[in-house]
Amino acid sequence: MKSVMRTIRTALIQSRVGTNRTENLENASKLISQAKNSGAKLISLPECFNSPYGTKFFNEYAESIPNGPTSEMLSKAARENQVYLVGGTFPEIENEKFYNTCTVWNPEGKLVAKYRKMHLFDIDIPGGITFKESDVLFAGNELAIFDVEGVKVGLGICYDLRFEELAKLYRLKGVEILIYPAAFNTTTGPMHFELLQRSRAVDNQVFVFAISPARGDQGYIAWGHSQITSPWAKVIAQAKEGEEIIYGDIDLSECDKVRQQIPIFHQRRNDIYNTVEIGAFSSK
Ligand SMILES: NC(=O)CC(=O)C(=O)O
Repeated sequence: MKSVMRTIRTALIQSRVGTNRTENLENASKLISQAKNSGAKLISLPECFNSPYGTKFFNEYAESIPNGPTSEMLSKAARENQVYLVGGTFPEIENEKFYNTCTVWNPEGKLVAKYRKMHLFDIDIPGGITFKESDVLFAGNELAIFDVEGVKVGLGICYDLRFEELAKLYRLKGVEILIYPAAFNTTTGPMHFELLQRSRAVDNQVFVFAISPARGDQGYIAWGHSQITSPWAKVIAQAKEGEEIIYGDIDLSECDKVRQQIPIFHQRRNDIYNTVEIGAFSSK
């Protein structure tokens, strides 16, 4: 079968994040326009782009969705720039519970997907990093898929990148791009960030985008190194540590090619192992 070229210009915005929510939103809004002016149609922001990342901040910065300053900025920016906008993540409050949530907005400014971090970041590496999101946050239970001009895109957040079954579930639902807003840190980032993205890409024959905040110098230090990875597991673009926008002209026919040439999804032995049950699903 001949594959037809299907391209989308994408931008990953590795924005600087401070303690002032209004400044964070204004900065993100400016960078979204800049990405749009460089031709991007699908633009993504980082995890916790409107607040510092840390359990003590979730309560203070939490907003309801879609009625809050962050949702309003994202909706307006998507509409004014006529782009699909993956609004990184910000702390959400609903029924007195907090979530780490990603929202997606279409070129009309409409909310088309909402995803709550499913695997909470609870780790303890002595001499490295100890973090316990579950002290404050609740985990989401639903996948989220949205459509960009006929291409299915699935969402995860940061620690979710470590869970192959989640990525495989998306792949089995027809996803060709997986997007993870992801603030890795300076302990696990150098060991695992690139490796995990390339692993999810090659295992599932999908494009993988991961978007970090720029590296700060206080509190939780984000690793940076936002990255676009092809379904062949090639790194198409990678940021350094500071504020930066990286771009990729994504040719979706690469998914068709790798899936035809290395047909692992027809070769799986589900008579022997079946690690993924089709589970909860929501498009919004
Ligand atoms: N911050 C996260 O959710 C994940 C992370 O930093 C890691 O897995 O390491």
